Amino acid sequence: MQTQVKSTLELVTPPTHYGKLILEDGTQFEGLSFGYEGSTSGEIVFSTGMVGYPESLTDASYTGQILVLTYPLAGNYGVPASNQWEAEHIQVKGLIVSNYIATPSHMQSIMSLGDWLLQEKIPALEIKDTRLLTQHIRDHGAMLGKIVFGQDIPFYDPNQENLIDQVSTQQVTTYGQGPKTLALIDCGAKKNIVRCLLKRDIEIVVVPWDYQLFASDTPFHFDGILISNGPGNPKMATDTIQTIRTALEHKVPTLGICMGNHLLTLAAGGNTTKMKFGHRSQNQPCIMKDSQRCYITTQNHGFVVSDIPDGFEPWFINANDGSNEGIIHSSQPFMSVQFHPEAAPGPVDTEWVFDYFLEKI
Ligand SMILES: NC(=O)CC[C@H](N)C(=O)O
Repeated sequence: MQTQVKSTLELVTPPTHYGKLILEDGTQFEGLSFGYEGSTSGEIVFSTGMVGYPESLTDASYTGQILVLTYPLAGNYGVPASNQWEAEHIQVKGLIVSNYIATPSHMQSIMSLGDWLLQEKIPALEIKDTRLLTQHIRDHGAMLGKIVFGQDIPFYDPNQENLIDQVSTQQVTTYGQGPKTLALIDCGAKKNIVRCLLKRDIEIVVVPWDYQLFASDTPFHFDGILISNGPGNPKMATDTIQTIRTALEHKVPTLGICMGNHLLTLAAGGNTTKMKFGHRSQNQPCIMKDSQRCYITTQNHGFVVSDIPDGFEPWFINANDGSNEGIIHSSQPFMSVQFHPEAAPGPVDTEWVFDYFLEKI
């Protein structure tokens, strides 16, 4: 245990509060709390990214999940102001790290990671052996987990619920201006999607996941559709799938990002399945079809396209495991990517996907 030296040279031992991380298969880890001391449960997932905990914690695609960071230091650069977050609040249900750094140093930091977690009532444990935990999830596959302080609580499986309905906006909001209008279906959209679009001379109308874009009284015209990222099982978003089906019939240019990749696939007659343990990091290599180009991408997904719909072909393939990383129609302007062209966190190498799509509108 660390001790702090007061100016009087009196040695003070900080208070210690331990919690337990308990996995569905009975595996347990004990850890020192550095967030809110309340029990929580969800699906346990790991990210091998080296940076970007403020962006990841506020990514709505993590809704219902307890996030394990494999990079061994967390908290050392603090927390920036909310205009750099991907949602208004932390979205993960809990956080597990190896070493929590309570003394942040960064010019943009406004508070420590621990204070932020406390403020937002998110439990967090420092378990030290995140390597063993991650190897366990990789070997045994995705599983449920819970962080417990004192009294035990039941496991909770977020993939049985329509999480998109919980995180999508409830209203229609317009951003930016330009000669064309893009309807952005918000399934839990990271804020950096709108920030990227605002740089590109286009009007953006953000709508809820179940908005009837093709109703006879839709009060605005749109030239293209972007389907955002989002949490949980894509098959729960039946209303969005129906809207995309209509968009394809009307030949409206459509781009999907992550969850949007799954929903475009399902709307077009393909299929998605759950991966053994998903891709979450900022260094996933994706090879573009008909090229030797390999892009280093940001990812956060547990489901994957397992059947490419008719008329589409694979656009990108993951160079690590050969899984699909996007689809593109062979003659129509319909396309989607499994990775995040908006990055946040991570490399901006694939931001060109927005330009490529907007040229088709
Ligand atoms: N980032 C996302 O859009 C994630 C999509 C989906 N919830 C998955 O885990 O695969």
